[in-house]
Amino acid sequence: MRPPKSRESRKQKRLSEVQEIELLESWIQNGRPESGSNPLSLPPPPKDAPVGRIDDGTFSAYAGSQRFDQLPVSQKTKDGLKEAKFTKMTEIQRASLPHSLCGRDILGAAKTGSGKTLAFIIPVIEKLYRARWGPEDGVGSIIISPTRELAAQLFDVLKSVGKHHNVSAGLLIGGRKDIDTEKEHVNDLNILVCTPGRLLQHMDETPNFDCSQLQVKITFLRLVSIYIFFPPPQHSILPVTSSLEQVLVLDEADRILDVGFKKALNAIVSQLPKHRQTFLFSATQTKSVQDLARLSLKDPEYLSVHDESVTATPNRLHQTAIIVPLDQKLDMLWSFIKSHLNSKILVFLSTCKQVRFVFEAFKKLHPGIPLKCLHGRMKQERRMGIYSQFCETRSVLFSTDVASRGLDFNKAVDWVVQVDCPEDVAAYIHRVGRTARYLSGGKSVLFLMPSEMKMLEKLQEKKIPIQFIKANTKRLQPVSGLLAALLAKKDDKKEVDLRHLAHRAFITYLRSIHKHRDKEVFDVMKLPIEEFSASLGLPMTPKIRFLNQKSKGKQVSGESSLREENYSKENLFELPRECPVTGKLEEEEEEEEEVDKDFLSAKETAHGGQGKSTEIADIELGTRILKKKKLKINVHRPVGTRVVFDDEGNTLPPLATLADRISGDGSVQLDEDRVSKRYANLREELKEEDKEDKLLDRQRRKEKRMKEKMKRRRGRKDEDDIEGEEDLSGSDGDRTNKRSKKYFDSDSDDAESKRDKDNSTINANSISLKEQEELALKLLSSMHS
Ligand SMILES: Nc1ncnc2c1ncn2[C@@H]1O[C@H](COP(=O)(O)OP(=O)(O)OP(=O)(O)O)[C@@H](O)[C@H]1O
Repeated sequence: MRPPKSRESRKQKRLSEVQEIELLESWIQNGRPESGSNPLSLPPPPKDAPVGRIDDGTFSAYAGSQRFDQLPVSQKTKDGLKEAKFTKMTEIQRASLPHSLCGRDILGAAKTGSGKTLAFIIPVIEKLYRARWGPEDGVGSIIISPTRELAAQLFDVLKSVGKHHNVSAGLLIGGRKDIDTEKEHVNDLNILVCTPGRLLQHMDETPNFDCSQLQVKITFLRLVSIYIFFPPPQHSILPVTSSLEQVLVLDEADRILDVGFKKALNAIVSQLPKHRQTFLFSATQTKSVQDLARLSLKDPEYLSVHDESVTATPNRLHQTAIIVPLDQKLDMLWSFIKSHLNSKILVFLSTCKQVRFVFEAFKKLHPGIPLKCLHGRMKQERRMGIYSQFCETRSVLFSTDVASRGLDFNKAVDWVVQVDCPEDVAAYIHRVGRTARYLSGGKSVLFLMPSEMKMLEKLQEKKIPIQFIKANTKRLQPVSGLLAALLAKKDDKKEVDLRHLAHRAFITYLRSIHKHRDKEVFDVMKLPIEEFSASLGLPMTPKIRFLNQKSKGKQVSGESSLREENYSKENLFELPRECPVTGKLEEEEEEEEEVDKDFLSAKETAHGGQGKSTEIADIELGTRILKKKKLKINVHRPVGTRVVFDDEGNTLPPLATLADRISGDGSVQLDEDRVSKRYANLREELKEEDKEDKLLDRQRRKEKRMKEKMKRRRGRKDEDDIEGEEDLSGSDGDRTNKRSKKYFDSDSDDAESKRDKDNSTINANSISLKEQEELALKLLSSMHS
């Protein structure tokens, strides 16, 4: 615990802060860059030039400076930056900070991984500092992020750069249970870093939650808003300079201004003060006048630092695209993972269900590298846990677009693999932007289906240098057979129901394509549906019924694998509507599953998805194969073939169990010793089986003999009965008959032993009878004699 400071030292500290603030204000005013100028074009100050107030009473120029310590920012911020090892500014920081520090609206655009976060974090902290905002002043600034992970990341940057400042900050994101505690403390915080939903919840529910006192920063897919309000709180000890004004910063501005976030943003903005300074940042910046009007921007400085660059993506990013048919995507992904076991790989798929299925299925196949998954339907603690684990370790992370924007994974991501095509060029830029950040390099690969080739053109038009490569199909390791085997396994209640997941993955993927507006690229009618289903390991192709009004009247192309007429409701043999795993009705699940809570929902709506509208494809699990006319032999499905697996779950060639991998190219060659040993074993096994067969045969013959014997005996007895009915009725003959009946009724092993016993009894009885007869004859003869 720090010793309490004396009154004198506190006063001293306050005075020096006031002096610093005065100096900063004067410095900022003095060196304001020309409105409309780009500080990057200004010459940098000489290396050893004095910084701040110069002897002659003037100030050093900060526009054009290259280091943080040359900026008019507080010593506390400089210390924080230095300790976090930030010394030289990046281009977007050099371009925007001189303008933002002197109170102008900013529209900042710069490539992914170029340091936009600091470009708005620094002005947020500095505004609060210069306003002398303290813990007792309440909420002064709000930072909103489209995703919880991004919010957490921004919060970390804020904590590290602002660690010497006397402001309180809180992370308010959805999925946390402690909302009541948050409500109690939210008004004590100076900076809120939050997701939009949580912020709106507080605006609606928290008593006395007052944003009119905010200095707000909103981060929505890199949309950040900072408000600094005037006049400052009355209890500020020192006079506040008149240069203070409200600031709004939007990070990932293009996304936050997207239709999907419209309602949330409007609701938030309506509760914030109108007079403000506004910053918008994104790698794919909006220039829409309408958007800017919604935010009441005043002559913003448009700073697009990489406009002249020949590429829209980082220079150190090596980008490739590869044609992969839908039904081979998982084979390709599996092969990719197996051949990059020492890399950190981020894999993008379209829907939560796909992410879950691929993750759960691949996990069971043990590829030899840790696997993780991230999507909006996971519990918050797990999401954050996965995010931090992926930051730390070499692994493969399967994710939806929830991880596509803003995230800066601590240890560099080596590869970004886009298994499913991004929805547009901007989404592509943000996804690949998770690698090759700041000064590091990175690689990306995009799987494109033949029907999606138009996307390649679109990317190239937007200055994205993608190299088109051909897949080496010889090295492709098919996985669909393994998946089929996994799905065929009996359901263990404790285990994840893979078949259900595969089914949902199938449905949600097709629906995401169906709902897409860009039919040039995304056309569900061009997809090989049955092959896709088989590639997921599904034993049958789930039936699909489109309720789409538009597609009802539409002619389905002859090439298409979809035949809507085959999906009429009367023909369907419907499965129970309740999901066996979640217990939810299928409609409920379908409704929820594509809503990637704080992210994808926006995208869906943006593309015309209207929740439970009639445009949504209604897809149901079928119990028969769809296509009646042509049945194709699917080479990926192990029909009637015995599949051999090794310990890791890989399929092996038929003779692999008898052979060793000898050749360098990985081909399998026979090992004579192992083969002869194997045959010797087989011979032994056959001999054993032969012995057993013979034994069985002997037993059968014995049984048969016994049957005949009994039959004969019964015959004799019947004759005896007819001859001497009075003597023997109800005697041994009857008993023997009963016993023999019992004997022939039984066919079990137990019965067999019983049968032996009974036989011995029968024999014993028959002998004693004979003896008795002999005895009787003897007696009679002796009597006669
Ligand atoms: N001036 C700097 N000096 C050194 N490293 C920096 C500097 N600025 C930012 N970085 C580092 O660069 C990386 C990328 O920064 P940041 O996350 O701010 O990028 P971004 O432009 O916001 O990317 P995206 O568009 O993907 O969100 C981070 O690891 C950050 O710590």
